[in-house]
Amino acid sequence: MAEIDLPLIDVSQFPQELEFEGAHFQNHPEVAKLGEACKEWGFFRVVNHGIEPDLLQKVMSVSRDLLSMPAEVKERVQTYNAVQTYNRSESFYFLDMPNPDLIQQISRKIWPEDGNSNFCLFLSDLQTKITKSILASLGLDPRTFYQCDFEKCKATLFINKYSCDEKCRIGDEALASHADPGCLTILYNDEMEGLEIRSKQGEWFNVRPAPDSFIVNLGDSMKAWSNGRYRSADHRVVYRGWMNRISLPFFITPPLDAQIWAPQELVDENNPRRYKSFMFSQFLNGVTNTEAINGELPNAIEFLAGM
Ligand SMILES: O=C(O)CCC(=O)C(=O)O
Ligand SMILES: [Fe+2]
Repeated sequence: MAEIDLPLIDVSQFPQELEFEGAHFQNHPEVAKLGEACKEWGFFRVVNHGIEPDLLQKVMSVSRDLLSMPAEVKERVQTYNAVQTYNRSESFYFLDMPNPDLIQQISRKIWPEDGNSNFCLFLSDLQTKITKSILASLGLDPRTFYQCDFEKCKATLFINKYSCDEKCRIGDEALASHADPGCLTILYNDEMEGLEIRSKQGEWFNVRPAPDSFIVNLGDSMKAWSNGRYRSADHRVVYRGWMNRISLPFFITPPLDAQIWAPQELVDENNPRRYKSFMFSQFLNGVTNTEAINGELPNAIEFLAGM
């Protein structure tokens, strides 16, 4: 299996004014690098993100604690009862995560002695920075377009645990190939290998783990919003000989009633409009109603465009 070091994006290099001023940052070296990564891979790794390694370790240990708690405690902290999709072993879902009251409420239920860690608030700020930089890389005014189409996005933190017993074989899929439906996913995981992503040419690459960094990938909504300029790459998790693997994706998704429609600025003679306008909930229904074919979910956006 070919290995890949994802393109590295140094968040501390993004121009600070980018968050506040108009659209003149497309040629800034780090912004341009980000645009290239979104176009080629739809995946990149962020470093110098400002979240302390100690906090990351704490979040990981707290997640392990949560996973080992009795079922009744787990039920109490669940904020959202999603259907178990794919074949991951166990997942927790915390919806509306940048909400400070909710963070406190959940953390008090699980760790009454030990305050909350602000992890989701940090992730939420990081998300804003990355999304605005993506908008800048498309040559758009980050402030205006963020306010218009991204500010109302929802965030959901998942805690995923993949387990493997003696029946597992190396190379088995622990999470089937899929593209994320939302805008952006910020993923933190332990150092177990297993995440694979599909290149433009259709070849699978094993993503080499790197401590203290986050993997970011664009979802189908961002692909559609960018009028197909940026990728939403298929990815999957395969067993690589571990007993357990823990990952924490922070999903940024449009509100269910959001209408996804690429801005006119991204449509021209060379880039004709590729997708019809659609409501995010309608798109999600398309995804969930779609039967897996040969163990793979069809690229949901292409499916929708054909409707
Ligand atoms: O566990 C991982 O590394 C990836 C998780 C993922 O792709 C997902 O939950 O959508
Ligand atoms: Fe995913």
